Amino acid sequence: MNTPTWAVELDHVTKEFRGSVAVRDISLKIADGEFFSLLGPSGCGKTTLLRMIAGFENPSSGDIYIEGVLMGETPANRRDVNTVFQSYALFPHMSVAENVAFGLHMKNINKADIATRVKQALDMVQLGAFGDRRPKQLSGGQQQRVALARALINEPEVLLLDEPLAALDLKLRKEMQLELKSIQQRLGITFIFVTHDQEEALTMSDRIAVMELGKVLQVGQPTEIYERPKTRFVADFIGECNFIDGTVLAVENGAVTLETDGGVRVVGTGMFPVAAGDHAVLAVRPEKVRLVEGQQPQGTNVFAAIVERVAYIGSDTRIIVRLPDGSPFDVWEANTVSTLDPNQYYTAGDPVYVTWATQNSLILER
Ligand SMILES: Nc1ncnc2c1ncn2[C@@H]1O[C@H](COP(=O)(O)OP(=O)(O)OP(=O)(O)O)[C@@H](O)[C@H]1O
Repeated sequence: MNTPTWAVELDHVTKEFRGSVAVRDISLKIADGEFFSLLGPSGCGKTTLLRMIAGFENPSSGDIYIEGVLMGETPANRRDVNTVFQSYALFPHMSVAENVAFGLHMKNINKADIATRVKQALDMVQLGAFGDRRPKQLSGGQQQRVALARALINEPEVLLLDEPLAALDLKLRKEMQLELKSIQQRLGITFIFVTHDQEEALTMSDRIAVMELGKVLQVGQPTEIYERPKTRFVADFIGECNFIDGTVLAVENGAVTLETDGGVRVVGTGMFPVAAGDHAVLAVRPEKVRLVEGQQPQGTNVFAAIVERVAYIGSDTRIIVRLPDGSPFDVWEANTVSTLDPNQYYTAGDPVYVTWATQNSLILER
């Protein structure tokens, strides 16, 4: 039987810098052709992990395999990976084509082959007509594409990208997200992409590893990470979330009833194993909550509340209400009907009911 080969495999990898642990016992398997993101707040160890895969740092303990081969202390230039950084690091005195060709000149490849490959790489990033320009004659997005072409021309098995879009403005970043994804799909190269932008990770990735304090908290497809976060940190870091703390009263057919300190009862889906008496938290996303005016709706998870603030943001309206215990609660309503009538929206002081379906809320470890 063949053992499957992973593009990159991390086996209990730890990195310490003078006594402080930057990466803590991480094991991960990244498949060939996968778009895999490392997502987490600043300082959680994403870049350190990427630098160890690239060979710029060695693990303090644990092993890294690339295409099934143990890397040990193999230097960066002997690994079948290339890295694209946030700062494009282009040579300003060279033309775009010379920048892209640079790595091939170092490998003593003949001039005709280099010219062909440079053209292919620039066409791939839609800069075929820009080969003679200097980097400073290009926009930020175009410069980042040159950096990408320069990495892709080496035809690496694995491309490591460290916040490559962070310096671009929002609109350009969104365009580049789609473009990067389509290049990755076309070439079938494994991408390992570092970002602290959760929307970026959700948009582009096949799978995401969410990190905190040097550890991987959860690995999964974007839908799993968003819809079935395993911890409060993951739920909070990915998107917006309302949390209600309480003590477990009952667990029945996967539905968990929590009681808050104020005696209010809420019911959620129990992904996380809990028993009566445990402390836990109910998590519900703002877009999964409904506001009802007038008569009190029937059923579980219904609370009287007062509208505090209303923000119209075009695609939806974001409403903050106060629950009877004084805690704020976020509700997002999609603006599915086109209207200029301000009366369609809530105003501060309106009495409302907040409600959500049990299956749309999760019980998590507190
Ligand atoms: N060369 C180094 N020497 C000492 N400490 C380091 C070194 N490199 C990183 N660290 C520390 O390791 C931890 C993880 O840093 P790392 O750069 O990997 O985080 P990150 O998640 O990539 O953050 P950011 O998003 O801000 O780049 C941080 O506490 C950082 O200060």
